[in-house]
Amino acid sequence: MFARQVCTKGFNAATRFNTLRQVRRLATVTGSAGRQMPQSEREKSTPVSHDRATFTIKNGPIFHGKSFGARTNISGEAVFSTALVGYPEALSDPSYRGQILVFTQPLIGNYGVPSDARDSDGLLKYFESPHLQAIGVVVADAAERYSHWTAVESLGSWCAREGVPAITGVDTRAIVTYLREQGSSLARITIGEEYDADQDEAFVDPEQINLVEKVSTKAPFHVASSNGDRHVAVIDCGVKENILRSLVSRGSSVTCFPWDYPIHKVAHHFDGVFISNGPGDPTHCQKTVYHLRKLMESYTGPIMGICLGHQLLALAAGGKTIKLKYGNRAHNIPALDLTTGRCHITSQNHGYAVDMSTVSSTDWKEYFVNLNDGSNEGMIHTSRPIMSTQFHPEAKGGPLDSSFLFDAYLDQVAAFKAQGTGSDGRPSPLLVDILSKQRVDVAPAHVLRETERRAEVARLVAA
Ligand SMILES: NC(=O)CC[C@H](N)C(=O)O
Repeated sequence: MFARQVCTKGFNAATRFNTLRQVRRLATVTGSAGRQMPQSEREKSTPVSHDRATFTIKNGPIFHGKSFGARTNISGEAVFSTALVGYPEALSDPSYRGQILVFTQPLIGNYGVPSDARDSDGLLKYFESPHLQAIGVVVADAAERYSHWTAVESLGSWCAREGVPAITGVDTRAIVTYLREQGSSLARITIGEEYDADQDEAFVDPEQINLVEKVSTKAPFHVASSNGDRHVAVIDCGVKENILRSLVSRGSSVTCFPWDYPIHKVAHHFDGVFISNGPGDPTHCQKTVYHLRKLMESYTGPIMGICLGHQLLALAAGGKTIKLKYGNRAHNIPALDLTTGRCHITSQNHGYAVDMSTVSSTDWKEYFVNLNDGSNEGMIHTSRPIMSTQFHPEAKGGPLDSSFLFDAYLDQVAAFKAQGTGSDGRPSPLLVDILSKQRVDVAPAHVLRETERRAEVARLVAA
């Protein structure tokens, strides 16, 4: 069970850090559709391109290097990760949709890319989703040769197969210095001919797009647990396989619902509700926020959220989110547990954060706080089994310091079920049989871009 009182004696970290160092501005959504991808861009699987390549930051510096992925031009938000390991997991994490990922670790690709093997529960063993989700990859020194017992191909061949451009031979220290000083920026990767500065208008801004609806399952799917009889409903905003694995391996079957499913209408069939991670600005998910508000009014079972799930719970609780200057993407970020005074090293990938001062302090307490920049890392309800974290307890590759949160959540799920208030046993065999076992109709990023491009061409032709 979670401690109900926040113990502040001995640490006043929250007050010490009450001015968030990274904060740039309140997250707002202006406009709706965002800019269309320019038609000149080619979005499809290609052979690995070794052409010259250019990485251009909007209103910023231009970096010349060499392509090692798809022969495709893209644009999006450039963000950086300081993680040393886990590039297959990071690049397949749906939360990176719309983003160009710059690695500060200079040598990337040296252990290749693993297969899409699934474990005994049907979950991907080595990836966070079936496809490469980041829209572009930037590294200092891409390893052409790789070696690992799980590897089946090189990073370059995976990128090319998935239609994702990748650039190597650029000074990632200079890029990251720029992004830290200016904040996450729009950027583009151009393969082949020199980037045309006149196209300055042609930067896609993922902040303007509801990316969650692109990565969320289109119909419910079910993953059965072989070692337990609990049953949790997951709101899939782009759920990572390791979140599902963390629930299923601890004895809870999961039924995942689309992001906009009215979860409050079905929650009484479940022993708990879980809200997943996901890409983009949380304020695009007003439907989820509305359903969560209704859920918290009517459902007394345990609720847990991670990352985007945390932000959506905070919005449903009446709070606000802010955009951080450059976000937190790493596997070694210290988060202080305000209930115990213990510091946990956590894995993170987010550009937005909850402004805890906007969340009702009678109902909610700050649970964790970031010891680097003072940003909020979680919240816990003062009287009900509801809690959420900004960091990722399911982290892969590591660290697993905070995996105890899944144990705590599933203890609450078991307690709720034992009271007879949760579901009445294992999911019905009929349900298990008729539902898909994997996410439904979630197209890879490059296929969606191609579909959108064709629709735009058709629209222009018809006009
Ligand atoms: N990993 C996530 O769920 C990210 C949440 C949100 N898209 C953010 O960037 O803050």
